[in-house]
Amino acid sequence: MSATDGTRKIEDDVVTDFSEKMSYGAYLGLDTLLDSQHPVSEPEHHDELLFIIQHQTSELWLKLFLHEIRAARAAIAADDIRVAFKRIARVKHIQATLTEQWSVLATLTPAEYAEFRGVLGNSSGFQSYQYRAVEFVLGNKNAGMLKVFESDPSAHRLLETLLGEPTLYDEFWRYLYRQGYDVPASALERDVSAPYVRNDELIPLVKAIYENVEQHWTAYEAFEELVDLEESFQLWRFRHLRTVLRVIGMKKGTGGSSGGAGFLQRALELSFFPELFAARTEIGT
Ligand code: HEM
Ligand SMILES: N[C@@H](CC(=O)c1ccccc1NC=O)C(=O)O
Repeated sequence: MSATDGTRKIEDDVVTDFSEKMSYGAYLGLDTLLDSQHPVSEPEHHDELLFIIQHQTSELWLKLFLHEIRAARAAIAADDIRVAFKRIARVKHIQATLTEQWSVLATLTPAEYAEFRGVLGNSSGFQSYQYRAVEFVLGNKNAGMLKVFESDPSAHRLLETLLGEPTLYDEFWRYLYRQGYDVPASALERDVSAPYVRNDELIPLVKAIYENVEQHWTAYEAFEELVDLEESFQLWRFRHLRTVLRVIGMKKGTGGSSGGAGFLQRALELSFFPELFAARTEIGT
């Protein structure tokens, strides 16, 4: 009962026999999950476990990110904007977690990483299909990325499907159109499998909404949710770039790209929702 002996009493009702009942570990599949870390360095490098777990936890969060962002897109398509807002709220917290998580990996010194980097061969985060899937749903479509997944049919199928589907942003413009907004046909009829390019015809509409929020609270809120999403995504990209620079400097990536020297730097120039930012230049003018 008391904590004076340094223990907490295990109450009589606490269930302890799991021979016939579903336990914590069984429900969560911990036997598989915790048996999925296989360092390849020999002798095993102390820090390879960190490297593996950092990526595995990122992939788990990416799985939820994709689940939620696809659900948000479906909600917008069904005119359920409030449900979409709720889904996006969760996504933003996932993004914050993913971004903060870089601090753990940043404790890896350049020399430690160099000691086992060789065993990674040509594997690279560039080959993360879940990351690519999230990018596709958010609008950074790039058919060329599918080539990397030719030897992984289910990943390839998923990306092919997402490539051909409207993005979150495409669905958003369609929603605004259904709500009676004057959305130009060019935004409603674009080839959804093509990379998104800024459509200047949208800017007057975005500007009008931002300048008259009192009449357009829902549209305004949706814009701001998207701006938050993009900003959070850029923070993740930025911290990836900074971690890469900190750990491997300007070395070429194991995936074959120029790495932090150019390839990852250029990712920061990509925008999912360019008109939402471009309109800001025009506001008040
Ligand atoms: C020491 C740690 C890391 C280093 C040195 C590193 C380095 C790199 C490099 C150089 C690239 C460019 C592709 C290439 O040529 O390989 C890349 C891409 C990528 N990495 Fe990492 N990375 C690290 C950790 C991570 C982690 C923890 C994740 C989490 C999933 C991750 C996800 C990605 C993704 C998704 C890409 C593709 C980015 C894009 O297409 O814009 N990386 N990484
Ligand atoms: N591209 C990294 C290697 C790397 O980080 C990596 C290797 C295997 C699995 C995931 C990785 N993470 C991100 O790219 C490098 O060039 O060192």
